[in-house]
Amino acid sequence: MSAESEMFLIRVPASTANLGPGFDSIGLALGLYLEIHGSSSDHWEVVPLSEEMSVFPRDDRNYIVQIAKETAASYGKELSPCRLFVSSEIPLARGLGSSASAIVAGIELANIVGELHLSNEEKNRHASLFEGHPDNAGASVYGGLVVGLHTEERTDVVSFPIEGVKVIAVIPNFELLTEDSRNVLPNSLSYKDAISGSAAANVMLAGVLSKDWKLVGEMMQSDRFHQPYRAELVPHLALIEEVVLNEGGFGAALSGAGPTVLCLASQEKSEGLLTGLKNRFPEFLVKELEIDNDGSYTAILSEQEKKELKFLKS
Ligand SMILES: Nc1ncnc2c1ncn2[C@@H]1O[C@H](COP(=O)(O)OP(=O)(O)OP(=O)(O)O)[C@@H](O)[C@H]1O
Ligand SMILES: N[C@@H](CCO)C(=O)O
Repeated sequence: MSAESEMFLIRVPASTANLGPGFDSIGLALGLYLEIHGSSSDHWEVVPLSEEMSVFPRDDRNYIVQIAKETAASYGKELSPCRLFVSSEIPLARGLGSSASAIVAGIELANIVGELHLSNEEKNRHASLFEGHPDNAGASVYGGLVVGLHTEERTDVVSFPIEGVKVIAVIPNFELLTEDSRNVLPNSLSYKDAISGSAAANVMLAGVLSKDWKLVGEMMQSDRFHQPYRAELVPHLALIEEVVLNEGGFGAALSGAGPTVLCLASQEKSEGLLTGLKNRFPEFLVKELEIDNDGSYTAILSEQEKKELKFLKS
């Protein structure tokens, strides 16, 4: 990034991880966004533009800046300070990939300010190393549905655009930190459960590729890797599965580490399912979400686009 007065926009989608048996491997990007409007400054400053962002540090201790600095440093670069206006529609600690979106935003920040020219593969490798798994990170980078394997040595991800299915999220009014939700998982699994869970993930993916959403929904509810162990942390999951079944939806699964539950339905059944879930869980936020097939996005704004930014006028 060259000119002093230039302003850039970074936009990163939310994500839902696992879809049941795709634990730590499958993710889907969703139409809720973390946005950063940034420009050069004489010091690091993070200006929250949304309530959720006001809880985080407003200087270079902010996680996004930390990720950016660490990413740039891995290429031997030091980033010039920026003023960052940050807004996010992604609820925190709800299993919709808020931390992954912050990580990907930090990598995009390093990329544009440090002029790193990173490929999506390189962005996803860094993001997966920070996250520890490629599901949320890969979905936020690539968009669509991603299937990945992340090890110390390499990160492999394949992404597919997804059309023709409706997504409804049931977002509880309480937080569940990924760390707490991972702490209840077993250190090992029986051979039988591992084979069954792996096969369920394979059939689910085959269902996605053949657009057999009824099969996808059935496999979403055939997880062996994490949902059985997390059940007591998210007692609403079994109840939501019942409503989905009764309303003719395809299926439901814990969104990432929870507590959000992700439901899939056809166009025809989505309205009825939305109403049924809202009536059954009046204390939760129940909303239809778009699927994001584009992934993270960075652009330099034109002077006209800058002029239209209301927060710069206030
Ligand atoms: N938009 C953000 N800006 C700055 N830091 C963030 C942001 N989102 C997440 N973080 C950092 O990541 C940490 C974990 O994020 P969060 O509270 O969302 O929990 P989580 O378990 O990762 O939730 P999720 O299921 O949404 O990933 C936060 O404590 C904060 O340090
Ligand atoms: N696959 C991770 C996703 C965390 O967002 C988990 O379920 O813990």
